Amino acid sequence: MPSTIETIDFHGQSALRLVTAAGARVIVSLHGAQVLSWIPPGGEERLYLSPLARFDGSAAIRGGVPVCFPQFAGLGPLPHHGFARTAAWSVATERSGKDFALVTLALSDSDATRALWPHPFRAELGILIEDSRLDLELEVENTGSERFEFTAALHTYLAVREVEQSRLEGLHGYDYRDKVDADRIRRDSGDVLLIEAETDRLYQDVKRPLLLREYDRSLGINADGFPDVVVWNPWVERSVALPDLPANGFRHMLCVEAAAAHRPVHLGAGESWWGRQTLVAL
Ligand SMILES: O=P(O)(O)OC[C@H]1O[C@@H](O)[C@H](O)[C@@H](O)[C@@H]1O
Repeated sequence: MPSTIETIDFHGQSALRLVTAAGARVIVSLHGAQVLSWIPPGGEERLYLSPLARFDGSAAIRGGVPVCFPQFAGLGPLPHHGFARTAAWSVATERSGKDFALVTLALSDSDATRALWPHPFRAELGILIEDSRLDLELEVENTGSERFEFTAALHTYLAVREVEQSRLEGLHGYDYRDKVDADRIRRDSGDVLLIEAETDRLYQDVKRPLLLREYDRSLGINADGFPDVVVWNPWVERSVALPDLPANGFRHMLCVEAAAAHRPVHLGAGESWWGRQTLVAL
């Protein structure tokens, strides 16, 4: 059976479903260019999508891989995490072969984006599945005549069986800004990161691939172009403040985000930048 790409309705949103001959699957919504499901061959969902996520277009969808652009979190005057995650993207390319399926979604400036951020741009998100691997590549081009700067992230919600039993390896020795401790800069000194309380950290200039281990499965996480890693889990109290996350939702998710946030990316007229996050199911 060949790999396929088809348009589907997903909770009322127009989406694409990619399926490879080996049985890997992805669903990506055109609202926000948001990957909402990734199932590698073997049949286990690896992304967390909140059962209370809102799909009416009024807000970002809680889960999957929101695209944060042109602002990460509250690092500027724009809406939290920018406007890309709530914008309508369009399909730029679709390609599939025996072993892979690839789509590219695109977003350009419009009256609505220029009202918030007065810069001409074109952003593309490439989504590629091949074997047990998912590659997400964000490219941003400055199509105007003046320099601009931005911050960005692929805000990946990983599905975990029990977050307390998960171990994230690879961050040892890196500095991070700790949002749950008044933005203090700390150095990670443990061999593994265990999630045992609210966690909201921006690790800077991470050079190593990461490994998320659970009892019976692991996930390799790599980034190119994105220098930073954000690790976020809202834990018990913060979850209550999020109407689109169930009370026990925090237990089944861990955000490990590829980010360019510590230092903004600067783009001159005609220049472009790209960053990629790769997940490998092990
Ligand atoms: O609720 P939002 O806007 O999707 O943001 C979720 C979280 O996103 C993370 O990336 C931030 O580090 C957190 O501070 C934030 O709470």
